[in-house]
Amino acid sequence: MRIAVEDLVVSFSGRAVVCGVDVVAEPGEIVGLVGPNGSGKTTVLRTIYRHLRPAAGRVLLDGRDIRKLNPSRAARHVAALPQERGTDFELSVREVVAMGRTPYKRAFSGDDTSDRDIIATALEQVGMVDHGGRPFSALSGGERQRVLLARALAQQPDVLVLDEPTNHLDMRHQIELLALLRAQRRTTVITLHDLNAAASLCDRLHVLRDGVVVASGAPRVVLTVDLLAEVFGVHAAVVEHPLTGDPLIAFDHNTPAESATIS
Ligand SMILES: Nc1ncnc2c1ncn2[C@@H]1O[C@H](COP(=O)(O)OP(=O)(O)OP(=O)(O)O)[C@@H](O)[C@H]1O
Repeated sequence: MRIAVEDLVVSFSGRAVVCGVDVVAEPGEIVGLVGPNGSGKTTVLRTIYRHLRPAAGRVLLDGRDIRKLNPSRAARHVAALPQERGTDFELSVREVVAMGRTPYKRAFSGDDTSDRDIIATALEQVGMVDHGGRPFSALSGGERQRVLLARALAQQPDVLVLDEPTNHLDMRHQIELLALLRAQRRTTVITLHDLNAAASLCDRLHVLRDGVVVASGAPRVVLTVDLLAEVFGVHAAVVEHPLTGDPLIAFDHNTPAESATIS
């Protein structure tokens, strides 16, 4: 499915924090939102998964305004991994993942064989298949993250909305998560602070600053030395990754951008 955010404005207490943002993810495309803290990335994602109501503009799912779909229909199409990840579920890992099947059920109906297979596959995909019986609240931050991703996958959505899914994950699990998302080839809108991960994963990036998209396009077009200095305030070189050929940002951890000479 195609998701289109059109001329989106979101305000809190009369202050617009997202101002006229357009984002399109074509079917199967992975689109990244990147930008400094507070630039509006999470706010755009929350509007896509209907947690926030836009002050203006709209979100279209295959041309239909997402706010006009009923909640369970919307949840069959769009699954989210939000940034605030509940830790207080008094549920087992398997029960948390089973919540992903809720949009497909009538009230009080249990899991059938197909649900159980889907839940097992989702746990397998995130490497948590041996942890199904553990209490969710007893997991580490990274393990919780993977279980909540499994819940989103169990929802079998057409569109995945992922807010910083690599947070808390060790390097191996970050790489596995990126590989899993690539293999899914679902329409995906994702925020990532790790610009190298974004460059490797995303087909297209939108760079936000102060609630406005200031650059859009393929990672190798967007992630320039000048943009990194101007928008992110960092001094860096952009080279070709020796193994993958992706753009690789080599950050200068010693020199803030404003005191560096940008060539
Ligand atoms: N519920 C809210 N009430 C008031 N202001 C909010 C609320 N949520 C977000 N904001 C403000 O909106 C702006 C954008 O926040 P948002 O979380 O979308 O940024 P972000 O780009 O995702 O940031 P980060 O990289 O830190 O996660 C910030 O100034 C933030 O303080």
